[in-house]
Amino acid sequence: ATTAPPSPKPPATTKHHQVLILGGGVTGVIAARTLHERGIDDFVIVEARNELGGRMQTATFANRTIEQGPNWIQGTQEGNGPANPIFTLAKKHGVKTQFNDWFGSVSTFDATGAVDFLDVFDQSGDDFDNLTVVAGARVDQNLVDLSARTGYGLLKANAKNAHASASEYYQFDWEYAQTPEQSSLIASSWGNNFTYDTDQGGFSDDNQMSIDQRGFKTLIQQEANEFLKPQQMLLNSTVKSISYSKSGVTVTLVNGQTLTGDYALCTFSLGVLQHDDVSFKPALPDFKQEAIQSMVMATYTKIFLQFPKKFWFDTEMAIFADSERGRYPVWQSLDHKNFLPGSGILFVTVTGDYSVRIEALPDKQVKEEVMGVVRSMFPNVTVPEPLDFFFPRWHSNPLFRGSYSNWPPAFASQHLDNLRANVGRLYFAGEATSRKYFGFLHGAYFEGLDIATIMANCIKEGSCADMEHFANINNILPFENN
Ligand SMILES: Cc1cc2nc3c(=O)[nH]c(=O)nc-3n(C[C@H](O)[C@H](O)[C@H](O)COP(=O)(O)OP(=O)(O)OC[C@H]3O[C@@H](n4cnc5c(N)ncnc54)[C@H](O)[C@@H]3O)c2cc1C
Repeated sequence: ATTAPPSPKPPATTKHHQVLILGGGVTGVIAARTLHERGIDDFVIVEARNELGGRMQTATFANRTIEQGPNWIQGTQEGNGPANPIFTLAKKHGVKTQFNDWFGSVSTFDATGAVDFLDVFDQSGDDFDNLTVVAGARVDQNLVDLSARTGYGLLKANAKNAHASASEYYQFDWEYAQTPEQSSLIASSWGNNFTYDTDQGGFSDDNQMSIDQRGFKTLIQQEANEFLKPQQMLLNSTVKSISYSKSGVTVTLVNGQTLTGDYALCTFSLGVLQHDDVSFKPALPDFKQEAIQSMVMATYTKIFLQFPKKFWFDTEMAIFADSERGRYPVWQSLDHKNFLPGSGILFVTVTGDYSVRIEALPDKQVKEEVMGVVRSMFPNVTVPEPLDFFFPRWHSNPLFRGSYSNWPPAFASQHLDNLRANVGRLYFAGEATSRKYFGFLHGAYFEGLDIATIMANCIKEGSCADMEHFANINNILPFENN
């Protein structure tokens, strides 16, 4: 018998850098800029896709550029108050945005067609505000977190019919991409206030929608163009494994190439970390794994329809109240004088478990369901078949595994510290590690800035203490231990 000679391994090329930045979304780009500003230029951004921007992704639909991912600058700036840094970047790079009147330009529908329940909708806005007050009082009194549903219950504000449920959904799930049952009362309220409430350090209560036909991503790609050199960027490069220690980090790509770094910053989404799409050697410590598996990667899905011409509502937004909560509830007209007039584009958003449900269905079935809803919203219109139909599948995408993080009731403050903490020379940052702004673009921005600053202080000044973490998180017990 003959034995085949050992097959020659592909030539292993190893490149060394001071810092490896893993992922080229907002976090990675802002981290790179921060290092550059501190005089550290021996870094490389390793990114699986063929462009920077991460979740800031466009598609061409109905001959227009539409946003598959983030679309809004949430909270802008009031007077000389603090500015959302995404707003600042949008202005700097001339990204075209438009105020989107989420609460003042809304039509309401149910299965019988157009029905005015704006009074119920307004009440749901007051209920949400009251929820944040209840949450703030709990913080002041050092009381445990609860679910947002419990908060609504304590306020006697639980929705009692389809109109109220759809209105509550619009106030809550449409933002957090999960239900009040699944969400922390305190973190949801804080998340809202730190962004939107100027009394709490927030930016403003405005939402500016990008309608720039170069794409919303232009703001981060142009920013990168200002300082990033071609050799500092490795696109089309998917990371397979990360080995880390107290002396350095080695990264192996799926093509077999290895990269070494004195330090590395992992900015992959929480979903990617949860899903073991990338392996860590040694396995991440228990405190880190518990934190990763305890925060939630939620999903938010925009479903786009193109029609020959507009036949729908003249407001910017519409709510559809189905008997099933969360079934095709939030509608937006892009064929509107403020957005993309003449485009024939209407889109509907679903979130959370409903997003996961439709991702598992063929497009055709989802389209039929959505068209059933459109026809029930407009019983007196002969609704034509859409010319085109599209929705992205964020939950199944191995580079994201969802849309953005949401803070569940069982996630403690120390879990956030643990999610954020370094392990040896490997650091972590992303929207999910932001205590104040998780889920948002500006959360990604601030984390890129803050963690890269910690790394730069370590590299430049030798101040390299481990970030705070908790080996065990105790005393949030359902049972007394006696
Ligand atoms: C549908 C949707 C709607 C949203 N709406 C808004 C909004 O309106 N306003 C708002 O402020 N925020 C919104 N967000 C959230 C916002 O997009 C995120 O907070 C932000 O983009 C996260 O940036 P990041 O750099 O932390 O992560 P990412 O953008 O996920 O960057 C991580 C990068 O790592 C890469 N990567 C992953 N795995 C690997 C691998 N194995 N090897 C190499 N590279 C890898 C990815 O390709 C990605 O480029 C939305 C997100 C989605 C998906």
